[in-house]
Amino acid sequence: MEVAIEGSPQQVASLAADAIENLLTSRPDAVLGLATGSSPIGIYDELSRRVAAERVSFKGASAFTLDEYVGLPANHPQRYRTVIEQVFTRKVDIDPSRVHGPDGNAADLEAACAAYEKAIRGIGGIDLQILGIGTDGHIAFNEPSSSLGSRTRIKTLTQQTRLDNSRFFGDHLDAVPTHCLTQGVGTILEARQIVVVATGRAKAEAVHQAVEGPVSAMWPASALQFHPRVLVVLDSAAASRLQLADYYRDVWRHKPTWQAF
Ligand SMILES: N[C@@H]1[C@@H](O)[C@H](O)[C@@H](COP(=O)(O)O)O[C@@H]1O
Repeated sequence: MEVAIEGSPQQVASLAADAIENLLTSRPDAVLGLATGSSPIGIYDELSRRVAAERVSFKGASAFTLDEYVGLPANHPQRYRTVIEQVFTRKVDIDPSRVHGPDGNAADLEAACAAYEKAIRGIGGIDLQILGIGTDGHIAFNEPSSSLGSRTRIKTLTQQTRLDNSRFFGDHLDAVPTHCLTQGVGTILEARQIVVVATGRAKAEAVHQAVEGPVSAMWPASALQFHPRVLVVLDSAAASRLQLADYYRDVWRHKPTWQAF
């Protein structure tokens, strides 16, 4: 795991955007894994600026989102399908027909999960997955106690996650769905490259557990320790609980150019 500690959320976004730009430069038809939540917004804004400046293009790229609420009507603004369109895909030059997400309104939700796994496998897997992290260490919607080998499936959201996300539903907890479809931890670990972004003190404990804690289903993000190519990009607040923060800063400062992520 590589840990980059930046001075500001803008720098976090810019460094994470660099990883995506580098990938698209070498592989214009890359398959991206997109995350919702507030953490990646800065990356998406930065990437849309780079598209406008013709520095990067998503014309040949495809994308898969991580998760979706169950049962939100098609026109609901918090449906992740809609959110990702608003915050990212409509701002860049990606072909909308190449942006995929699990169908939280399917009549047969289990079949929708299986179809999603098949679609990811069919395209040859995800080249680069962008991830945020929940305050309880969840990735996508893999809540604490999720199987570390799990695949795309139906999950029940914890009270903590519903509380955290109620800010997107006018602070009405009751409006936050109770269930979701989410890529599993095992699905996420198959991405060839993973970029995790976290900012703010509220994420500091989850980041510490993910990077330095024992691997445990109680902190699903800790399973990322098994992945050979993870970059964790943090601001100083999110890094404030890391025991080896000085070491990570040192490693990053003296990173040989051949060792580019
Ligand atoms: N399902 C999403 C996750 O993909 C996201 O990473 C996380 C953190 O969200 P935020 O970035 O808004 O803190 O929680 C949400 O519930």
